[in-house]
Amino acid sequence: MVEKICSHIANRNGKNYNWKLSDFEIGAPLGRGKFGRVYMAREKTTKLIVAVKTLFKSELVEHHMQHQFLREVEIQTHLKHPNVLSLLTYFYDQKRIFLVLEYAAKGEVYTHLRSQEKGRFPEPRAAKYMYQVADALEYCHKNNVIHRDIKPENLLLDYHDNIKLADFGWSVHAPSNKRKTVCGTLDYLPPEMVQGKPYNSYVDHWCLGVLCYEFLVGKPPFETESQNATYNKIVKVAVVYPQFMSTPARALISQLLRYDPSSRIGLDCVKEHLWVKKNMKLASIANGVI
Ligand SMILES: Nc1ncnc2c1ncn2[C@@H]1O[C@H](COP(=O)(O)OP(=O)(O)OP(=O)(O)O)[C@@H](O)[C@H]1O
Repeated sequence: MVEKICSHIANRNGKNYNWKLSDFEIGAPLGRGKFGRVYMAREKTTKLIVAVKTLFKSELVEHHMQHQFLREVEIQTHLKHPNVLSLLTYFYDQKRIFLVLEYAAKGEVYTHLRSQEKGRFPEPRAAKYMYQVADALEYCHKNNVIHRDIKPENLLLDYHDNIKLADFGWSVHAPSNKRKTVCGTLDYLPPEMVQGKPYNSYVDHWCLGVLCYEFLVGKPPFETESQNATYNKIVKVAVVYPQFMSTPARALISQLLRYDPSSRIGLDCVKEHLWVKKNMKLASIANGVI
């Protein structure tokens, strides 16, 4: 399905087809972000479902977001991976910009996590997501893109419960130079970023550790009432593992949450990690149940 719509759109893009709103039937709203609304839509020729995000040019300009937005579009257009949300095409009229995105039927991982009875995922489900996020990030890093804003709100799920990494609003092309900008949610920020030091793609490895912890515990490891206290916990890497978390899961998280960026384990090692492999198997056995 996705391949069909991708190739149809890519084919027209290749022919410099000028997409317009009337090429789509616009359906139910899917959500609302800071700058736009997202609707379910159907491409009229193929009848396939996509998501259309509409943004007002004036709002982007008013908030000085046009450069960040263009970067997001530029980055996402070039990334093609099964666990990265595809930006299929875009077009605009006088007032609005329309992004045509791959449709993620099950919405945000965040919503699923919060709706769990205990507020956390069983280990097989967490491991499956960890594998897919690690795979998506490995691909991004190979293409010199650092995501910098990994969190459950930015992970969408398709109909088959597969991760679609979204929201490249904070991501950067990182050809060689290390950058020094603080952004993202404090809970997920690595020590080098909260301390305003230069950083590299290993920031995403740290976020993956925070993500795994939040999947398994229901809240991020450095969460506190105050920003100051969170800062202190982050720079001390003060992680408390609850009793119910298995030893191999702790091992994986502690290998990602390292103060020294270069001592965080590689994304290939995350995918090959014993805990991930064992639980991926369990997840596939329970396919459709979890
Ligand atoms: N491709 C998609 N498929 C299905 N639902 C989507 C898709 N893209 C976005 N949504 C839904 O629409 C909501 C708004 O998305 P949007 O990207 O505008 O904002 P956001 O990323 O949540 O917030 P922000 O504007 O702060 O980055 C999302 O929370 C999600 O639930």
